Amino acid sequence: MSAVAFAPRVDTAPRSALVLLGTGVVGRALLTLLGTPAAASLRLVGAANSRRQHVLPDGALPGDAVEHLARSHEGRDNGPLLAALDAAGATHKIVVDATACTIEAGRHADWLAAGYHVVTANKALAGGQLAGWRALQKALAHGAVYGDAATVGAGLPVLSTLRRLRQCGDSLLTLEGVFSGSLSWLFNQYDGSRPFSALLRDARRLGFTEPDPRSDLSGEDVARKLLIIARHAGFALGSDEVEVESLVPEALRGVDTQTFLDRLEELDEPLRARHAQAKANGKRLRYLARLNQRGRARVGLVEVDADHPAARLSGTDNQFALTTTRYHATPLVIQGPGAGPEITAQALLGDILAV
Ligand SMILES: NC(=O)C1=CN([C@@H]2O[C@H](COP(=O)(O)OP(=O)(O)OC[C@H]3O[C@@H](n4cnc5c(N)ncnc54)[C@H](OP(=O)(O)O)[C@@H]3O)[C@@H](O)[C@H]2O)C=CC1
Ligand SMILES: N[C@@H](CC=O)C(=O)O
Repeated sequence: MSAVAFAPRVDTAPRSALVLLGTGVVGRALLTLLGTPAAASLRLVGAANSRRQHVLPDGALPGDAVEHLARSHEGRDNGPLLAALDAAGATHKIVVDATACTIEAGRHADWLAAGYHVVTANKALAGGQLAGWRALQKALAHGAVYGDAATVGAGLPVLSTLRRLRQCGDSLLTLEGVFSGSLSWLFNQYDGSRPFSALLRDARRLGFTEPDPRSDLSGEDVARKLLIIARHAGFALGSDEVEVESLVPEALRGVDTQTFLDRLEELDEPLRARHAQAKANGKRLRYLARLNQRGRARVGLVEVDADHPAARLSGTDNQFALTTTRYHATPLVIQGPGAGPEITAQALLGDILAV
């Protein structure tokens, strides 16, 4: 692993002050990037996980935040973190959400309305209930910035491209592709030789899955990304308007996360059978998302031909094929790695610096 160059300490008022919610795989990767020269204009003033938080002393290094947090006795309350942002004297105050928590996502609109910028990897607001999306749009009228690049394609330039096309008067007609890094990785690898559950354990260890991998396997995470893109494109789709195929067996849907992880082998037989059927048909399995021109949305497992664009992906590749009024003969395709702590953290850092 290469050495990380730490940014020089900044003793004057920083251009941007940040608090970080979530110190899991993405949050920790961001803390590493905050210690590099690219982040020299930023000051981290506080950090939190689900159980505790800590307002960092002046001059604390981002890389030490997890240790400060581990020693902290402060329970969770966003008040002191926001107060630390106010006290930093920075030009910009930024809340970074690297959790998957629906409750924190539900606060984004209030923070924006109060003048805090929000940079998020958490998709639960923009990709959740339509009312939440509408509250977000209303809050954005106050002028604060919502950095959302990490919510789709782990930072691939999907939302920025869509905004640019719309600014030019172009409109999205249809959307199709592979929107999950973990499901892409799983089905790119799965050939029946290793149990699906073993591959899933690897995907989790590599930081590709959601905190509860059922969010990926149920299609919920893919549906959220589809909703985020569709809503950016002007389709006012409710979360109940996406047809979702879940790969989680009925018996594993209601159990707690640890029980699910203990019983992963129950995924193996149904997926082995689906794979064998696809193979007998000369096809490959891919988990696809589709939105048609009438706004009909579906995410699910599809048998595709070997020459289908999704059959030629590798690793955690995502693929977004956008057909628009001006890209209509062939779609505009955005493709590349779509999960992983480092690229997701970089998407967050890019949005922070863009503020
Ligand atoms: N992994 C990836 O490749 C990508 C992830 N994302 C998104 O990034 C987010 C984080 O994912 P990831 O890092 O993998 O998940 P992890 O499970 O590794 O980390 C989640 C972190 O959030 C913390 N947390 C949960 N609730 C709260 C809360 N209310 N306040 C403060 N912290 C809280 C957890 O605390 P504790 O440690 O106490 O459990 C944990 O530190 C998710 O929304 C995910 O969808 C987006 C793109 C790609
Ligand atoms: N769990 C997600 C991570 C990125 O959003 C995925 O697999 O795509």
